[in-house]
Amino acid sequence: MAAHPKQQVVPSRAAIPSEELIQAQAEIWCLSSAYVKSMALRCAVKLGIPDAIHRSGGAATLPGLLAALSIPEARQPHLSRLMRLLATLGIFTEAKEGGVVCYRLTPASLLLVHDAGANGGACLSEYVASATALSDSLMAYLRLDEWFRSDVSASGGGGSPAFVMAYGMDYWAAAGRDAERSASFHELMGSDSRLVAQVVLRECGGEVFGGAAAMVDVGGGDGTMARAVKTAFPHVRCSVLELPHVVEGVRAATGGGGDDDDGAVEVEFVAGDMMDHIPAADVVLLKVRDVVDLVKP
Ligand SMILES: C[S@@+](CC[C@H](N)C(=O)[O-])C[C@H]1O[C@@H](n2cnc3c(N)ncnc32)[C@H](O)[C@@H]1O
Repeated sequence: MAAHPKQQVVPSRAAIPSEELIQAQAEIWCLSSAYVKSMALRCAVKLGIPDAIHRSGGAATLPGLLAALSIPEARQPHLSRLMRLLATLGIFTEAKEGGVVCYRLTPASLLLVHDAGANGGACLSEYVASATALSDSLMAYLRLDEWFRSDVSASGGGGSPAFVMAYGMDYWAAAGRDAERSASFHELMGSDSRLVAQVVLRECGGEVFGGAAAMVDVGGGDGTMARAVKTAFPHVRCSVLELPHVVEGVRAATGGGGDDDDGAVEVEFVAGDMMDHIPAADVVLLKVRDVVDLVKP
């Protein structure tokens, strides 16, 4: 005989202590307004706050920031609110030093500084400030519920599901039809790759690449990772497997075979689909955000 499911007790608000109810209300407000955090970060980048703090030696007071950013008087009282929010998010630190509030960079905001000497060229500001990346995500995620209600096969196959729902094609197909979108995406990913390359080479460079003769970066974008590996380990033959439109874009930008424009760092570009073929190599690198999305059902 089938067991009866346990009788469910429907939770009632009346049974929840007032303190918990108010806490729950705050959590809902925080979650539904969470975009304020990313907009505040974007605003700080667009105002140039990380660069301004960096230029003033890694620490700045509020009057110092107001002067450096040329904020009009009418808006000045609001900057401290923005800075306080970002300090609570760990983007800056806020502390009284010698009786005045002082803001300092954290490891997170150091990655938003444009000075290559400060962060080895791994500046993520363009990604944070990119209107295209923002509107692509917004357009897609605003309709996530619709995607759940829809038949995925009817809405276009692989790729980020929410993007497919909004645009009727996956991101890579959209990028293939729009050279500007594709170039801007790869520029943004390139800055991210500069950071990841530093960490990968520092943490496991010799162990992985020291004894390797060939490496292929699968879905390797504009070749930033491959070039970093080649620079650190010149004996490794480095290639990048990418979709044909990406390889075409790189070739057009470099005016040739896709190798570095000064010819010093030679990286071979192979046009193809990773689902069909991956060139043989001792090391296969896969730095993609959404491996699951890449794999077609
Ligand atoms: C998130 S991006 C990462 C790019 C690069 N690895 C980086 O981190 O800067 C994913 C890359 O995979 C490529 N890609 C997507 N589907 C692919 C496929 N089927 N075959 C080869 N490359 C693909 C895209 O063109 C894109 O450049």
